[in-house]
Amino acid sequence: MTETTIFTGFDLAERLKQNIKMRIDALGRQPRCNLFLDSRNAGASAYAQRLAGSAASVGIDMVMREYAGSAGELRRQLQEEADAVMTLFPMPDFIDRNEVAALIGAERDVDGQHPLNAGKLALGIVGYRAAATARACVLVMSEIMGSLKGLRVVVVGASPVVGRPLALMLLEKEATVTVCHVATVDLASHTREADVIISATGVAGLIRADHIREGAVLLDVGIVRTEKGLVGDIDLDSVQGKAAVVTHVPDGVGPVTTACLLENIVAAAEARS
Ligand SMILES: Nc1nc(=O)c2c([nH]1)NC[C@@H]1CN(c3ccc(C(=O)N[C@@H](CCC(=O)O)C(=O)O)cc3)C=[N+]21
Repeated sequence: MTETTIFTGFDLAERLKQNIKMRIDALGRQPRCNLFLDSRNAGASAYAQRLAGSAASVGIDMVMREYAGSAGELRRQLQEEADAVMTLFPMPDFIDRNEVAALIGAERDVDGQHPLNAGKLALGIVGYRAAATARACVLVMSEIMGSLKGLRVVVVGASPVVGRPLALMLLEKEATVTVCHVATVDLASHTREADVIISATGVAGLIRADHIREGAVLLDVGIVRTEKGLVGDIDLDSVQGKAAVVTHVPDGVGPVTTACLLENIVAAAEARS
């Protein structure tokens, strides 16, 4: 039996926000980010609400917009003046996400979705703008465990905003990384070997006690809206007493993700002034 610590991210997020405020003071003007979303999606609207609130608290002008209904109109929206442009998944299917990234440009990209930023991350070249959610996972892991060197980490999910960039960032930290995804055969045989499991699939309760080894650290980056409210990928009740640490949904990695995105917005504004 292991005593399980439930991790919440407010302290870490608050420290990041203090630093963001100082950088905005030094910048001497209000950074602006245009945020586009499909508010019918639960994950996207939860994130956008949090982003709007925390942006206001540090002095970032966050302009929230629904995606336009046609490609022509969306192209025009994406080119409106701003330091940063954030386009939340899911995106409308009438436009290609590579075209969206190209219209935004690497300098205004704050979620690591431009091929130049993604490519620099893949090659280990410094100075890239990386996906906020993936960055938040690395910060939370470092906060909990210190060095990640040599740790066996299993990432569940291979999305462009979490799984893929995260796997590359963990390699940079010298972890041994396994990426599992929808076609993985016998998920538990992989996750049971892990010191750390990060799950980002959006399948509620996917990870249970029989998926983990005693004393594992679990990061939950899933967001599912159920009749009981927002829940994550990890079945908290099941892993209690076996995991060493598990992040809570909501209020675990989420607040840190928001702070990381604000940090990326400030970096985009700094690079421009
Ligand atoms: N380009 C892009 N990048 C993303 O990173 C991205 C995306 N598209 N599309 C949507 C998903 C979803 N996502 C969330 C991030 C934080 C919270 C978050 O902060 N949640 C709060 C709870 C919010 C609430 O209670 O309403 C928490 O966990 O504490 C939620 C969802 C990022 N996504």
